[in-house]
Amino acid sequence: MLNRYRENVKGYLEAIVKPLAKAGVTPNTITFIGLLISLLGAYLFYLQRPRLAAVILLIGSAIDALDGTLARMTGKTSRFGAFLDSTFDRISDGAVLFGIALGNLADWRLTFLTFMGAYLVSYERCRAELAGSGTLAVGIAERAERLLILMAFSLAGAEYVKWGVYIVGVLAWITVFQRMWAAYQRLKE
Ligand SMILES: CC(C)CCC[C@@H](C)CCC[C@@H](C)CCC[C@@H](C)CCOC[C@@H](COP(=O)(O)OP(=O)(O)OC[C@H]1O[C@@H](n2ccc(N)nc2=O)[C@H](O)[C@@H]1O)OCC[C@H](C)CCC[C@H](C)CCC[C@H](C)CCCC(C)C
Ligand SMILES: O=P([O-])([O-])O[C@@H]1[C@@H](O)[C@H](O)[C@@H](O)[C@H](O)[C@@H]1O
Ligand SMILES: [Mg+2]
Ligand SMILES: [Mg+2]
Repeated sequence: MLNRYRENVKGYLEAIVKPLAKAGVTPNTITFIGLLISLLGAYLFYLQRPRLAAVILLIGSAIDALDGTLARMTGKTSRFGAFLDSTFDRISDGAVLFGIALGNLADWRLTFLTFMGAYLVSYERCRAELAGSGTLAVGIAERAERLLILMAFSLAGAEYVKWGVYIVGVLAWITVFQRMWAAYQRLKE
């Protein structure tokens, strides 16, 4: 859903990446830096610092928007870069939930179910697109929505993080079935 606002932030993102492009920074370098920052956010959840974690995670997520912007602006988009971007998103998503569980900010069993739902949403899109569905960026809890909900509840304080995890879990599983239906509609023989 939020991806429809991509155009609205494009100008801001391009203004940020312009000096990076001039400095010759590569998109993959930005992708790697974004992952490192997101992993720092995950570690801050483990340390039970959810407010700081949310801010760091927002910066890491914003940087996830910068790598593709830089790639497109400089004509340096690549198949491996696309692979790296998506793969690092999974590592970041898993690390954040792992940090939350290890930091006892939410029940680890319910956090695992949220983890499963989030990964399934992304896997379904990848597998359906491989099968020829066309872009399957559908559902109420794509990655941007999941991250923003988690950040919002984390900013509210440690005792609210679990509600963010559980709400993201429910919405992610709804998205799992939305994407399953969309894939069926598009792929049925
Ligand atoms: C350094 C920072 C401090 C700069 C800050 C800038 C911000 C102020 C600007 C706005 C922030 C916003 C964009 C980030 C928030 C969104 C985030 C929570 C959700 C994650 O969004 C992901 C992001 C990028 O998605 P992708 O990685 O899939 O897309 P791209 O990277 O663009 O393209 C991939 C594509 O590129 C090629 N490629 C990539 C890498 C590489 N190495 N090589 C390559 O070739 C290849 O082709 C790949 O396939 O999505 C961005 C759009 C987003 C969905 C828009 C959301 C708008 C939202 C309403 C903004 C609200 C944010 C607000 C500040 C929230 C505050 C409150 C909160 C804390 C509760
Ligand atoms: O929204 P979602 O499908 O859960 O997750 C998305 C992946 O499916 C996609 O491969 C990737 O490029 C996006 O950055 C995002 O990670
Ligand atoms: Mg990106
Ligand atoms: Mg990404």
